[in-house]
Amino acid sequence: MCTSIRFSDGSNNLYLARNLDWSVGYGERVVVTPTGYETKSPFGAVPSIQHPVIGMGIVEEDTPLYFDCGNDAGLAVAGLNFPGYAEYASEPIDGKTNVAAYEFPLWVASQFSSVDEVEAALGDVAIVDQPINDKFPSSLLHWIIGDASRAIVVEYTSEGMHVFEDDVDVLANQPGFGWHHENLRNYLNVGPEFLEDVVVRRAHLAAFGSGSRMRGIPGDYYSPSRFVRAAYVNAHYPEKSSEEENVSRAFHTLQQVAMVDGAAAMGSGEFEKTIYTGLFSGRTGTYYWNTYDDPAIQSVAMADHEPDGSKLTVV
Ligand SMILES: C[C@H](CCC(=O)NCCS(=O)(=O)O)[C@H]1CC[C@H]2[C@@H]3[C@H](O)C[C@@H]4C[C@H](O)CC[C@]4(C)[C@H]3C[C@H](O)[C@]12C
Repeated sequence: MCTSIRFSDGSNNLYLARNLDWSVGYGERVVVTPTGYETKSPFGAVPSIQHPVIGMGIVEEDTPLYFDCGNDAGLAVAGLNFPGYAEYASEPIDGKTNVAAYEFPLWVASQFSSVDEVEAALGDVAIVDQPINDKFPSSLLHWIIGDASRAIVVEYTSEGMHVFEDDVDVLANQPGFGWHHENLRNYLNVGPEFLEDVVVRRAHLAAFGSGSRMRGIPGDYYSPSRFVRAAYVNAHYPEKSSEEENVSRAFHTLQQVAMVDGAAAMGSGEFEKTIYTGLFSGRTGTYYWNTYDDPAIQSVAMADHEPDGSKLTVV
């Protein structure tokens, strides 16, 4: 499973972070796509790179396949599994901007500078089931797209394109965003306050300590539970000003929904774990990440890898 969050530092800078939960990695690395890179977009949705992009992904057929990424304008996107709901157009649709499912994150981050711009463009978009090659069939995903001021969620189903205002700045997996948002109404009782003593007949009962009003927040790894837990922590985290504090915020928040080996099996019988946690900082154009086996946070700044060059950089 995966979970993603968005927040800002209060000075108009975006932070968008995600956990990638799966049983194995795909050999993913940090990839920089510079403005001079010649694109190979199957239906021409990405004719050229307007904004340099940095994020986590793989390169196949000299094409960056991003799992999550951001750009120099402070716009970022992450793809999370959505099987059972996602259904792409089987062929390109006449008159639409046809975006192959695998290039959706690149389309967002290389063509636009704000969520408002992406949202306006989405009205004419068809997401097409056009795999990059036979080795990698299209993944069934939905996406969170964020900038310094807001986030949206994009779901493409048998009924076509749905764009949701993500006013809680969180995404997890199935079911759809609308369901998760409604489900938050089950948790209006929870909060960070310290509970006053309660009198029960002649007994004065005091809380054991802090956290008593958090009881009821689900602690398991199920997608609806991760959504609620991430929404709670992201909503109550105090606004922070420095880059270091915000990097710490992202990793601490996503640690709350990280998956540990052996605890939750997928349909295949393999256990899911948090393969990596990744963060895009719009403030510095830096991608931060750590992995299941190496919790030390590493980082790569887009500016250090020729954002106006012509070749993909794989770090
Ligand atoms: C498996 C990843 C999603 C993790 C997740 O959400 N798991 C949920 C588990 S569950 O169902 O809810 O149980 C997704 C996210 C991004 C995906 C990758 C990106 O879309 C980029 C390419 C796209 C190609 O079409 C397929 C390979 C691929 C390299 C994808 C492999 C895989 O589907 C990834 C890595």
